[in-house]
Amino acid sequence: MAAAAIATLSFSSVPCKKRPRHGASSFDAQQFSNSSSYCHSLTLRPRVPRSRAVSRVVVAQAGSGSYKVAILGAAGGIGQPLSLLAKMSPLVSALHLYDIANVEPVTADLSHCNTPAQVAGFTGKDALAGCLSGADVVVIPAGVPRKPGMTRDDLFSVNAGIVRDLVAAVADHAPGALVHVISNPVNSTVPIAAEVLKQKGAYDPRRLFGVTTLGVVRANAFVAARKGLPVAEVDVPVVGGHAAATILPLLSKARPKAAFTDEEVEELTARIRDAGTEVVEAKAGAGSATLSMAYAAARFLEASLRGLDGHDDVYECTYVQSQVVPELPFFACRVKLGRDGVEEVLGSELRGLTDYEARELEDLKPKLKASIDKGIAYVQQNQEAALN
Ligand SMILES: NC(=O)c1ccc[n+]([C@@H]2O[C@H](COP(=O)([O-])OP(=O)(O)OC[C@H]3O[C@@H](n4cnc5c(N)ncnc54)[C@H](O)[C@@H]3O)[C@@H](O)[C@H]2O)c1
Ligand SMILES: O=C(O)C[C@H](O)C(=O)O
Repeated sequence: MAAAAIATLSFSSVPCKKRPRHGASSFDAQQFSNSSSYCHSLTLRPRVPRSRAVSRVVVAQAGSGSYKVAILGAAGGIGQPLSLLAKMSPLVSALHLYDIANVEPVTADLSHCNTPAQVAGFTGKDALAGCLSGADVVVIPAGVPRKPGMTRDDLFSVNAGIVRDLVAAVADHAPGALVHVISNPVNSTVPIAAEVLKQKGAYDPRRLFGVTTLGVVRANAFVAARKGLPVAEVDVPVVGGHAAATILPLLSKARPKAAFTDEEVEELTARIRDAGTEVVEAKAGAGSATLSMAYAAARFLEASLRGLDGHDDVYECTYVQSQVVPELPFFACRVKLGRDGVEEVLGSELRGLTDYEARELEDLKPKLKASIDKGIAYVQQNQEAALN
């Protein structure tokens, strides 16, 4: 295998020798597991084992590590910091930034960072083909964010059409790409994306993801703080969907194993579910989570790229087509990521739930189902309207 310069971003501060079994899959610099130092959050320099610090060259564990990533909505609140984090990834060789406005200055600015990814900017519908052509992963944070008092579903009327049109372009110009949908309401925009891809004959359920990583990131942070645990060692699966009560952290499955009182479970669950609203209210009309979301999206991007690159240890919670809950065609749970996207949907964490978790799971089913159906109906009805 050819030697490759590897600058590894760390999105956790897992002590390299002590990663959780199914832990944060991507940014914990595991090829440097002989390092005794802690992997600090999001290092800005190449992470190298001390013994190799002079040459800064290590042998890659898998693959060639060279992928093209397109970000649609790249000039927005999430898009900009996400683009920066993607520019820092050693697995990204080309970074295509698309937005309907303001993409030029972002591209000029980012292209001055001395990391390998080549940055190019694209704006206007006619530029989408060039932006998407050959993309391995397309990340979509395009769309409007919430203001105080709104639910995520209130964004449907604007964002449904944005996601539909962008995914149609992905089907035309990057049909084999992994598609990461960030735009809310994720519970509905992912089914919208699936329907559009189906209509275009480009649907592969292994390649379509709703990005729910922010729920996991928050759950890990809040549980670590509450229990006094090293944050990078904490791994809480968050299942269901990405809105209010459809967000279900499985605290009984958290690692390391921790004891929670009933009150703690209820408080933590409520905090994790309401965390998006907490940020929306703090921003007081100026949008929703952007920095933590960019961090979460970059973690999920890096996980996907490591999967594409042939690493065999990549697990993340994400909202995908699945049968783990038979009445819900889309459900967020832990999946194994590989060379073709989802390699396996792991439903095992839904077994042996506490009474509280089992009740909450039952409670979320009709809510999530309604959001899924709304997304599917949107595409089907618009298709019928277009034919009539
Ligand atoms: N999945 C999650 O966990 C999560 C977390 C936070 C925010 N979000 C969602 O992400 C979306 C974006 O949030 P934000 O804070 O970045 O908003 P923002 O308004 O700051 O940025 C959105 C960007 O999308 C662009 N855009 C709009 N229509 C477009 C189109 N047709 N093609 C390309 N670009 C287009 C805008 O020009 C803007 O630059 C919102 O829907 C928000 O609710 C999701
Ligand atoms: O809360 C929002 O509207 C944005 C996002 O879904 C979040 O969880 O922060």
